[in-house]
Amino acid sequence: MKPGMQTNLKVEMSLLLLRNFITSAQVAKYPNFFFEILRSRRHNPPPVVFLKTHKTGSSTVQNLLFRMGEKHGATFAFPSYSYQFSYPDKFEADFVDELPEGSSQFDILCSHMRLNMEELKKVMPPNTIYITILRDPVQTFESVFSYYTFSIPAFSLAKKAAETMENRSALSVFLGTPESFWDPKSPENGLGRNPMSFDFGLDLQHGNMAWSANLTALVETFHLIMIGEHFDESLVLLRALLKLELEELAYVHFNTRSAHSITSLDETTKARIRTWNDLEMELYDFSLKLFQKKVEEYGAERLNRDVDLLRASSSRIRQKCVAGKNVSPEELEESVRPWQPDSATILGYSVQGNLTKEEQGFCMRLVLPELQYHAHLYFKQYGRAMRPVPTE
Ligand SMILES: Nc1ncnc2c1ncn2[C@@H]1O[C@H](COP(=O)(O)OS(=O)(=O)O)[C@@H](OP(=O)(O)O)[C@H]1O
Repeated sequence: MKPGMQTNLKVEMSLLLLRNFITSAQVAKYPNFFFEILRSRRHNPPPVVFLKTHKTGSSTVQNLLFRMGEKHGATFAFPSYSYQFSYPDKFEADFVDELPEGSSQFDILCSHMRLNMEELKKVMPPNTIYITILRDPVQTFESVFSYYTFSIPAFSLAKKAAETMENRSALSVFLGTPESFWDPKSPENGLGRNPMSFDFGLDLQHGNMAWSANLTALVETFHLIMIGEHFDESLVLLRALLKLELEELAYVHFNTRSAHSITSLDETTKARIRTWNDLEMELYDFSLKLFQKKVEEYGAERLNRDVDLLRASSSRIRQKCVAGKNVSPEELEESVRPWQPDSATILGYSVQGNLTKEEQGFCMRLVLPELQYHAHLYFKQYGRAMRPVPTE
């Protein structure tokens, strides 16, 4: 689990904050050449909330928003403590750090939270654009299980049980009898079932008759729900919404796992994941239909053309910036090494060596993992390091 989610990670968190403070100084020494050019050409995008759902490709979108915000001198609504808004508690306006001196409003909020739309609206201006991303629930759940095996109690129990059995993965043991590992009252189990719906703040009680109505109303309050399986198409729609330049959509895939951390899924396992995450299927299917409607409105042919342009531009920028493919953490400097859970290996990127200092500023930000970039922007905005979650 990422730091900040659980109190027993607080010591680790303090060390990490210290390290990221150093990272921040490293990043700050590179001027942001491309950003300066673009800044002079462009008007500011509207305020944005990005509901950062877990294991959906959300860090890739967040990195893009971080770069966009930094370029435009946006004011970020950051959590008062750590990288997340008191997750897994439902979002409250009080979780947001103070408005920095000289700012009249918050422009971007994109740190992990459990959604509470009413409270969010207290923090953000009325013309805010609300976006999020969803991914196929089967792939999402497999990724959540792998990343959070040791921090979601229901998954850890299944892992322990699997150690006593031959040739059984923890995932298959869990899915065999999920209810036997599952305590619905434990908030730490929140992401262990219907994780995207949990992030949406939906009431996950089965038999809750208001589920569909709540879901429909909530989904329709978003200006765009991106779809992981149509990532580039989603970015084109995002570009139209936020009036972004093509170059601003360049990205690398964040938080990809090494091959040995991925469990391949047979049809029985996929069916079991769908059954366990049944509410999630409804959320995804409904959102996918809305997405397809937006594609039609945009024009399918026009979208395909723009996706081609985006891919060409993104690939050109990646070639310029990134040294080869994504690699395992031991090959990376600390400043660009992603957070590693105990249960999976998360890959990352190094920046090319033959760049000018200005280009390095741009390229470094393109590959900067969530925790490092979050700490850097926080430091830039407040002139102090991020605070760890207080101990009771
Ligand atoms: N552009 C793009 N398109 C499709 N998929 C992508 C993309 N970027 C990241 N990913 C995959 O998303 C998974 C990581 O999701 P998150 O960044 O949301 O994780 S986290 O909750 O912030 O830890 C992780 O999936 P898994 O490898 O299955 O775990 C990434 O590989």
